[in-house]
Amino acid sequence: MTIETTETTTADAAAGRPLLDVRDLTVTYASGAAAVRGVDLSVAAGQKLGVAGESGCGKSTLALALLRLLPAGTKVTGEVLLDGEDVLTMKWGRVRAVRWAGASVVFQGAMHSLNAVHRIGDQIAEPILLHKKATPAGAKKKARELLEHVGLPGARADAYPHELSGGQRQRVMIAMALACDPRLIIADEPTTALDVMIQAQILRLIEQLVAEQDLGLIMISHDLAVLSDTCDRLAVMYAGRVVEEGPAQEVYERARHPYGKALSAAFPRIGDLSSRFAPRGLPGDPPDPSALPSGCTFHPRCPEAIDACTTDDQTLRVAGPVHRAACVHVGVPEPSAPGVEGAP
Ligand SMILES: Nc1ncnc2c1ncn2[C@@H]1O[C@H](COP(=O)(O)OP(=O)(O)OP(=O)(O)O)[C@@H](O)[C@H]1O
Repeated sequence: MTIETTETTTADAAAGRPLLDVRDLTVTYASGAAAVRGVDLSVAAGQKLGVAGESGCGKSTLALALLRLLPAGTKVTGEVLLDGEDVLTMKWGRVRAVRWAGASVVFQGAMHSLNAVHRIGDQIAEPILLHKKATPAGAKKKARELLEHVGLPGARADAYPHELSGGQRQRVMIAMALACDPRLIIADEPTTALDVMIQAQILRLIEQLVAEQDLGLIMISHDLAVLSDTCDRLAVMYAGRVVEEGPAQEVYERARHPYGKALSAAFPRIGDLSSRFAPRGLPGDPPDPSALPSGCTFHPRCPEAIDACTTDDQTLRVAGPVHRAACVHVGVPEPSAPGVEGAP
């Protein structure tokens, strides 16, 4: 099951392909933890895909797998087609080029990602020197321009990370991610450590940059409310699988998978004071990815579980025109899905 794209660049449209096309991605750590299992998704230029799920459901592993940033010994199968090229099989030299110029990552916690002993201008200039073959003066100039582009004075290039606030550091991370003009940005919990006001500013900045530069965006968060406010589409992950996907507002407001419903109820509605004070938690924890339950991996925690859930294959089923959910209670299986004929 692929998350449909709505927009493509001229080149992509001509080639009939999205910017990023992930097919059947499976990641198993050396420990045996099956952290990502059979994930399909796609992102077009100008499209913002949110990936939601509680801690441990495989979101960061998915992000790291897209750019082959996982530890040695991790088994990764499937395809990660970036502009039609499979990142998983390309040579390392090409992977290094793709990491900044094709797609770049904004990680959570900028203080840990920035080098404390180097000026931020030099840190932004580094990938430009490396990948753009710029002169040191040219790279420095571009670093200042990038800082201004993300709303910081160019003169802050001379500052060290500890001289900036958390929000300013996150802006630096975004400037750095943009340094080599990537086409796709992967933002892993980009606002988690920030207060609500600064979080909103950073989200608006990301939205503005995506629109201006026609970038593709994958934004990862546990917070469905934030994702639904920022993204066009949402994919909800549980125990390494996408269990629900569709238009962002629809998934947030009318989730069909019991896990999607629980995640949605766990966060207050933006602008809705009635639910603001009554978010509902979900009892229990996600399963250990080394010892997953049979059938639907959510069934041990699911308030709607029936006997069939212990053997269900978690096929995504039609929950709306462009909305899918992997639950036996939802609609009919995708006609193209293997082994689903005659399923409920
Ligand atoms: N290097 C690793 N070796 C073995 N298992 C790992 C490794 N990194 C993550 N895992 C396991 O893989 C599963 C998915 O972890 P991951 O960090 O991708 O989840 P997540 O949804 O991003 O969580 P969080 O929001 O807390 O970062 C977890 O069970 C985790 O313990």
